[in-house]
Amino acid sequence: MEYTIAAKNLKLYYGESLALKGVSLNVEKNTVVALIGPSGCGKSTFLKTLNRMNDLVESVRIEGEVKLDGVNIYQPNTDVVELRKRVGMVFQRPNPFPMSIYDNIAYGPRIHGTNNKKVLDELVEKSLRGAALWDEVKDRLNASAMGMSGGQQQRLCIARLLAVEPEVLLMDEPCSALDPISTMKIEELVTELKEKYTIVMVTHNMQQAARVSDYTAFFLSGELIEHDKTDVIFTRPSNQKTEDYITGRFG
Ligand SMILES: Nc1ncnc2c1ncn2[C@@H]1O[C@H](COP(=O)(O)OP(=O)(O)OP(=O)(O)O)[C@@H](O)[C@H]1O
Repeated sequence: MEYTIAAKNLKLYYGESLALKGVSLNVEKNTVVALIGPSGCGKSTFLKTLNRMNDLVESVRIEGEVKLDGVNIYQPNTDVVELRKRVGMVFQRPNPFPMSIYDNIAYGPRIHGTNNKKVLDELVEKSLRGAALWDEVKDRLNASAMGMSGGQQQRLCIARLLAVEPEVLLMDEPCSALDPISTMKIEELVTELKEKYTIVMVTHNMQQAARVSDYTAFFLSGELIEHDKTDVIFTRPSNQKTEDYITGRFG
């Protein structure tokens, strides 16, 4: 089977410090994988290796490989802009651009060369529908995105990714700044989005991992300790460390 993402023996150094100690993880197409583990174990670092966001950090050195649809994204001729279009990312705090709702969504397509108004209008609607936001904002597309609620802003950030037609969505604790209702909406959205996209999500919330993910990967001190179907991880993990973590014995 060819996986959408296949990380193999991935090591990442921040200067002298080894933050990922040879992580191998395969992700199937149209699944949601949750990355769990205590603070500082390397979840965000690993997530960011999947679209080379760590390239932006000075002192980072990476060994091993990450294949996207069978092609190593760390090979020298990789077009990183194109990669980040295929593998989009949302962050803990929603970060809409200080412009209108419409322009937030149209921004990416415009950069990638789409300027036709009709095409953009369609893309904006499709992306907002895809992020379950259209009905809430369709009458105020020209209003500033900064006036939206936090939960709406996070869905706008997801819509912004969808507008450039990605394959993979990376989410770094996307609900950590949101109230329970907005969190539930994002969780429902994630479940809908996996029909079309492959999703890797960092979460500190184990109930959330259990609710939305198909697979769960447990990280500890830069190592991937265990990766399995989510119900297996939460009911009968094979590794004692996983069991200790999910039962709250540490972390
Ligand atoms: N830019 C950086 N420069 C140096 N060290 C870093 C940098 N970013 C992360 N680290 C270190 O790498 C290790 C892994 O951090 P990372 O943020 O990936 O963990 P995490 O599991 O996502 O944590 P959290 O759940 O708290 O977000 C930590 O020891 C952290 O201090």
